[in-house]
Amino acid sequence: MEENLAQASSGERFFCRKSAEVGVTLNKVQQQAVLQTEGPLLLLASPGSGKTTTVIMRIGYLLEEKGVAPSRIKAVTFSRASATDMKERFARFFPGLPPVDFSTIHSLAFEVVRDYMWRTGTPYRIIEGELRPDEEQELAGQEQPPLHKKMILRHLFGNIVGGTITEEQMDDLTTYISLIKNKLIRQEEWATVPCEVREAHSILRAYETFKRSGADKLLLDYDDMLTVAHQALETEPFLLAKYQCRYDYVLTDESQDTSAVQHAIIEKLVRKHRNLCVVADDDQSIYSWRGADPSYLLQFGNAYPGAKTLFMEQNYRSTRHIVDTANRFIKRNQNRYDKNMFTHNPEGHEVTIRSLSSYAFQASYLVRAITGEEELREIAILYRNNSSAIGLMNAFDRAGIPFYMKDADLRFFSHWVVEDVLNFMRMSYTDKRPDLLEKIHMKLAGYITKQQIAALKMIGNGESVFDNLTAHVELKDYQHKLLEEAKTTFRELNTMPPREAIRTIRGKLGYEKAIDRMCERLGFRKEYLMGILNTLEEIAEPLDTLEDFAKRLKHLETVLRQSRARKSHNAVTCSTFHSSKGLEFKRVYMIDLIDGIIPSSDDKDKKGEAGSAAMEEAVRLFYVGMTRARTELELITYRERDGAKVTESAFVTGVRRIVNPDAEDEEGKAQPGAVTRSGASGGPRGVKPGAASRKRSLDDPGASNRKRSMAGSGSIGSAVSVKVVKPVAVRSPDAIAESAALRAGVKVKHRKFGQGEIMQTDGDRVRIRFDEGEKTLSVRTCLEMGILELEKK
Ligand SMILES: Nc1ncnc2c1ncn2[C@@H]1O[C@H](COP(=O)(O)OP(=O)(O)OP(=O)(O)O)[C@@H](O)[C@H]1O
Repeated sequence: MEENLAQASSGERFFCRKSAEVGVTLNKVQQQAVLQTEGPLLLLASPGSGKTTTVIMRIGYLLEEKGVAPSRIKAVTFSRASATDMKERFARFFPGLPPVDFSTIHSLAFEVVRDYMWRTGTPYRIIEGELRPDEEQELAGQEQPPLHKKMILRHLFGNIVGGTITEEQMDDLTTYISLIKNKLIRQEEWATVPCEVREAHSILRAYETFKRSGADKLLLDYDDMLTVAHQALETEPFLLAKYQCRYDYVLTDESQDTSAVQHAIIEKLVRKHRNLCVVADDDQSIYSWRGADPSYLLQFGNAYPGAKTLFMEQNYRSTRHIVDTANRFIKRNQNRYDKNMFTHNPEGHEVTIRSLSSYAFQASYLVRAITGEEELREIAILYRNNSSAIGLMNAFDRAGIPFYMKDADLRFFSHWVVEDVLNFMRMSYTDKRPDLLEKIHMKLAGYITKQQIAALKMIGNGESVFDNLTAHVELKDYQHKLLEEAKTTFRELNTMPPREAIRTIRGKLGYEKAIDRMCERLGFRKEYLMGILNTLEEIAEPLDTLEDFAKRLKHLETVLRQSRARKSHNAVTCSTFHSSKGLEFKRVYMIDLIDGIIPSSDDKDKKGEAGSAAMEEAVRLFYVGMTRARTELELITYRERDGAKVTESAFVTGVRRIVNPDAEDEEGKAQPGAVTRSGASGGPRGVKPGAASRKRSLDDPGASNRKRSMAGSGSIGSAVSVKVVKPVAVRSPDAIAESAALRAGVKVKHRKFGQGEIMQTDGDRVRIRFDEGEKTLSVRTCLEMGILELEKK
């Protein structure tokens, strides 16, 4: 009792002092979390609920009020970046105090491993680290695999499956291995864990053997750090005692993404004193595909009987509309702690749902929505897959909008599909190079075998490869006609605009059929490969020549590389949902919200328990995206992509139903270009908006998402009211709407490029001379977006 009182008063003093010093007054639950220093504590923190603030205050309290030495406290962070972030924040809050030990679980595990290896006299070597693509290429040619994880796996794949492992297969394989290690799955069960790579379990078995016996030292990868540390703490009582005695207070952050082996290490570490604070949000667990185990949190009391659980539900980040909508959205999941995120922040803008008629308008819509904004660092565009980034950056680069690509994936530009397309194009300049044909011979209509290529290479008369094949190499009957046609098509290809050229490669030259065959034979994901081809077409669309296309690809690669360095610049952030965790922006656009992307086709293909777990994780991922926005959140979907109909994401439909539960049936049909906005508590209760005013057809995807008049407002249920608005189109009444008006000699005004004169129109392309030079634009886009006006005389 006395101790409690003393603690309360020391707590009060501490909170008052810190409130004056750093200007943050902790709320009641946050204060409890700070004061509850002894015994196990599960701190369930909603997004933006100030968990980092609380964690830092808790550590400060232990040091300043309880007199704990900094070296007795261990804070385990999710990544090195969050360790740095915490250190910095801690230094700001407690400038006079020495730092405590903030580091990742891997770094803790590595310490244990080092210790263990030293004690047992085992020489070892770490086999991870970034390899440049050229380094990888170079090393790949060697007979013995260099002692690097990827190179060893590449080598084993070649031996066991045959052929060369692709980048995606390497990703799949390393994820599979991580999952197995992190979940501590026994070898007998490896074959039951699904992996897209054939014989993954056999490769893993060979990999484990190689690491133990393939070199003069024991080889360890990052996953091994965890399993070996876990094993060492299990079998070496001396080591266990040493680490158990090292810390009196342990704290783990982002614990929803902690895996079974990581939990097991922490359990061992705190077994004696049980002073463990686990900070987590089960609703933000998005890494179960690589071994994170959110179910552990749901059974926290089993691992730590008597543990206390606190819910930090007050969101300080976002406006009420966003918080209420996200809070209701996440409740569609079953396996979770039932939390109720709330905020005292102002109501703010409603959540916007924008349904475009086609994917083709998405990037240009974003460009228009962002052009003219000054605080670009306050804007984020979030997507499920990295593949969304390339088309986007193409559009931003053209529009001159600076962007920062978080975790930019440069591999697009060296992907074999991109290389193939460029090789097809190179063949159109000369058909006299057998070495070029050799690169694509099996991907061409007329399928030229390896033997035929070998025979061709023997000829060396410098003539057309097609002529030489027909005249000097033994061919199947059907090949003669196909190769003759290919020869003509390659010649025509050279003068085609690049988009048409890509379509010809895909169709007439047989590349898509070849991809089909490879997908069947090698288990590649067709959707993904077609996506690359579609992106290439998108890049090629406004370009005139194949040379322009090759240059543009090089340029974009450079731009992407440079964009990684723009982190602290005033630039729009483009990020996957995964990488956006922990970040916040004033305005957030979530894009490509269609069925098959989020939830992904993979999520949907899973059946039974695995299926519902995948679906719940997809919901959490969407929730992570939504909760990054401080004041403006816009969800973007569309109804057509690359000529095929697509369906909006069920999650968008879910949000729409939250926004407007009244109009479910109508909403299910998703009106073209419709804009729906959600509201939050605070509107007049019990007033239902008229169905007619709830949504509006908006086939002008450029309509401003912020300048809108309210057409109806009301409140449904107890938590969320609805405001649905009429969009005010910003399309100019003078905008050219008919293609007939686009004739050579006509003077026009472009929104961005200013005055210009039409030089030529050709199908969908219109070439215009502006002050800053000639541009070739898409007629369709100009008309649909209302970008061009007739210049007034
Ligand atoms: N009690 C409080 N009063 C006022 N502002 C607060 C309080 N607690 C936290 N904040 C503010 O809320 C914002 C979010 O806090 P913080 O970054 O600590 O959240 P978080 O929970 O770590 O976020 P997330 O996990 O979603 O990334 C910060 O600007 C912080 O200063």
